[in-house]
Amino acid sequence: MSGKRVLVKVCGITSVEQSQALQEMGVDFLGFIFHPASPRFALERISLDEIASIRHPKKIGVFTSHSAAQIVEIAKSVGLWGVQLHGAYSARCIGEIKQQLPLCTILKVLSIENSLTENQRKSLQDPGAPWDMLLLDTATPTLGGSGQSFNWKLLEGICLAKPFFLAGGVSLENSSLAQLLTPRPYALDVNSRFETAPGVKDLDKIYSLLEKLTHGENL
Ligand SMILES: O=C(O)c1ccccc1NCC(=O)[C@H](O)[C@H](O)COP(=O)(O)O
Repeated sequence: MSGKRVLVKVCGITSVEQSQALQEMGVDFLGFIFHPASPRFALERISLDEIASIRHPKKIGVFTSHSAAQIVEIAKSVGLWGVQLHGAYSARCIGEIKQQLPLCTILKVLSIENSLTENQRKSLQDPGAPWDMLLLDTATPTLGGSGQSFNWKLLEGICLAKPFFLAGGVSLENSSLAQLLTPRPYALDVNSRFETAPGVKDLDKIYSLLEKLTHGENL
């Protein structure tokens, strides 16, 4: 295979230098985690001003328990392209965010266990849902960054209403399979499988991923 690859989000970035290197490599989305309990909590290592200084056009903020007002404030101050919402964000809260950030892409996270719940099935197939895209991740007590994949076969035969990011244990080894899934992911979200330590990305490995997704296995 050679040509257009699936889009790639690198999540859990904690440095300006790594952001710049990833941008130069052609990474499509940069993820900054605003969950204080995460070992990749962005504000532990860089400031809002520094995140604002990163010129990448598609920065995504990851939120777990902030209010709509706090999310809007952070999104405006650092210039987020998207907000990724983990946990129980209501349709009303998402509506509030959308009203104040009409140009911002809202990604609703579905945390998937061993099977899909009835609500998750509905969310996957609902064209009228208030979010713009879904991010499908593995359910874990830490809410994300587990390095574990859910059973991707659960998605087979479901007609998804909106584009989705595939997250959870995406690695160099399973990435070719991931980009060819049906339904096809809009983007792959990579994180702990491409790190030398939490929040420190393995740039060589991410470069290999982009090469592999673009040119296939036979490099
Ligand atoms: O990565 C974290 O530490 C994290 C903590 C709390 C909420 C979300 C978090 N990450 C969000 C992501 O989008 C991750 O990229 C996603 O969970 C996949 O991570 P991994 O399984 O390590 O590839």
